[in-house]
Parts: sequence; structure tokens; C-alpha cells
Amino acid sequence: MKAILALADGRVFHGRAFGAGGEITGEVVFNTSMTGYQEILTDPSYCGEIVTMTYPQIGNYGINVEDVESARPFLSAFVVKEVCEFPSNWRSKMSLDAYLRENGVIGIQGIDTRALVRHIRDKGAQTGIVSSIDLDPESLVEKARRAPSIVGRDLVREVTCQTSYPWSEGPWQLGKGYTSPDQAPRYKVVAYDFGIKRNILRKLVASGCDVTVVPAETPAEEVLAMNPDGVFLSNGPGDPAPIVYAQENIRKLLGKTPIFGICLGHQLLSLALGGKTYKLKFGHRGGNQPVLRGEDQRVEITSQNHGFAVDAASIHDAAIQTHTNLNDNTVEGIEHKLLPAFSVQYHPEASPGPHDAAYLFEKFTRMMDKAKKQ
Ligand SMILES: NC(=O)CC[C@H](N)C(=O)O
Repeated sequence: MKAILALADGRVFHGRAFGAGGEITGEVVFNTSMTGYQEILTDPSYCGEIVTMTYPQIGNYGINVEDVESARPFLSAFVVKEVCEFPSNWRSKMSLDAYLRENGVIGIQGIDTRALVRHIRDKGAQTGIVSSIDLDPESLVEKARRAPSIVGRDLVREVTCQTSYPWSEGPWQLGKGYTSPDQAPRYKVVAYDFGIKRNILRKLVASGCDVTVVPAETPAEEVLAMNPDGVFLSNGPGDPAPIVYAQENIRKLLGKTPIFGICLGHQLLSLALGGKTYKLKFGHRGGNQPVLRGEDQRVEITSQNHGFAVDAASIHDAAIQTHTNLNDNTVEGIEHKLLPAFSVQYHPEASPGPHDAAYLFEKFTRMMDKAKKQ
């Protein structure tokens, strides 16, 4: 079945539908990870986005029930050069095509993804449409132009949990699956769910945390009443600027409890400190983004997925810039000058990606130890 991907600036790509058929708009972005498509599909931060994989063949190791970052896929559509029809892996339970069909996600393959990515790099990430229903390029470009931009929209409300819940599952181990630590937890952590990835929760558990996940709009007073040793601010989709309720809650939590933020959590902490965010030309999405750690000038290879960034000059009064992206010098991490609060733009939990930055979970627990003693 034919399908078309059309961009708001008029560029059109012809391909074939896979997964579920249909029509959907979203911000067209690309991810350069060679593996980890299952984690990418289920990362709620991709809500509202049409994700293109630059690796030419996707689906080789199928879909298993374990490598998911949330309960279902959240992205708008999935764009690939070629879908592997005969996956081979001992953990695989179904093909990528069947998985997308089952979850109602529109896929398009046969796209010249190199040309698409070069176009996005030159012209910038923008709104697009994928359709297997309407095959008229002109009409699709018009629909893409009329579709809502990702800027200024609150997508967190679409992905956050409705009620709070405890989390006790730890990281996956070969032969054992997901495990729970033998030792009793030492820290009580409340994690704001702005679209949280499960591997962050697993890493917190592995670091000795007893985690309670709360909805994005939970008031700071309610969180403090739970007597946490620390508060975690999760990753999540879209533009951080309109998520004003979260910024207000973070402001109330600052100085009352140690705070650790990842990705959207980092952007929200920065905004709460009086900083500014802006949309990057085409974002960072992949598993090999080089980041410089200012403290000791070491380079970490990191997993990333973001389209917005914190303006460096805007946070210098309140915080120090701890990490910098070596590709484009953008802010990758900050730490409050006086209070126990820090955050990173990248993903130390990886999933998918390298584990160079896993030390940040220990940094959080050390911060909680210090606060407990005071
Ligand atoms: N992974 C994330 O938390 C992404 C943050 C934000 N939605 C951005 O695109 O910049």
C-alpha cells in the first residue's frame, strides 16, 4: 500500500505503508541510534513527533515484551528506509510491522531517509504529515502547513499518569529478567511523571531508592507532605515553556528537598530558576552525542532525545553550566549554585545508548545523604 510523507515546506517523499494505515501530523525529526527502536517507540518524549530512523534497516531483532519504556508507543508515526520482515532474536515475540499494527501506529518505509535527514538538517525540523489515505501531495503539504506546531503546546498532559503509583522494579539481567534489589531502599524519592521512561525508575531503584511516581500536576505541598528524601523531574514531550504549573511547583520545592532532573525535567528546572528555553534547529536524537563534563574535562558519550534547549546565558545567575554538547556547544547540564538541585539534558539511563553517565544517579543519592545529615 502506498503512503506519502509531506513536509510543511513542500518537500514530499513517496513510500509504502507498514504498521497501521491512516493519516497523522507531527514534528518530523530523526534519530541516529543503530539499535533501540523499541525503546524509542515507547519513550513518551516522542509524543507529537514523526520519528525517522537513520539506520537503514529497522526491525531486525523483532519486538519483545521487556524492552519497553512505557505501556505503549507514543510517537505519531515511524519512518524507515526498510523494515525487516524476518526478525531473528531469541527474545522476539513479534515483528515490528505487527507491533505497530497492533498499537495503531502509522509506519512508512521505502523513504530515502538520507535525503530526508539532510533536508531537515538544512531547513530545520518542521511539521509534517504521513498518510496512506490521501495520496495527493498538494493536499498533504497544505494539511502539514495547517497542523499545529509543537511550540507552545502542553503535551505532558497527554502522557502523564492519572494517579500516583509505587515503582520497585530494578534493571534487567541476563537469565533473570527484571530484578528487584536484595537490599532495602535507603531513600524515599518522589518522581514527577512528565512522560517518564521506565529505565530511569529502574536506575533509581538500583541506586537504593523507594520510588513513588506522581502525576505532572501534583502540587508541591502534596509532594512535600510525602516527606521525600529527594524529588526527581522526568523527561517528557514537547515544549517546556508552556508547562507553567510544573515550573511553579519546582520553585516551591527548591531548597526544601534535593532535586534531580533529566531532559524535560532539566528544562523545567532551568525555567524555574529564571532561565529561558528555545527550539533547536533539528535537535539531538541518538546514542552517540559527545558531552564535555566541565568539572574534570572528561567526555561522556551520551544518549539524547530533545528538540528544545536551555539558553546558556539565561541560567548563569542561579546555576553553573556543568555539561556542554561538543557538537554545537549547547547546555547539557546545570547545577544550582547554592541549593541541592542539578539536571542534565541528556539521558544517563540510556535505554537505548551508552552508560557513561550512569554516575549521575549516585550523585543524586550522595546529595540526599548530605541533606539527610543536615
Ligand atoms: N526527552 C525529553 O525529555 C525531551 C524534552 C523536550 N520535549 C525536548 O524535545 O526538548
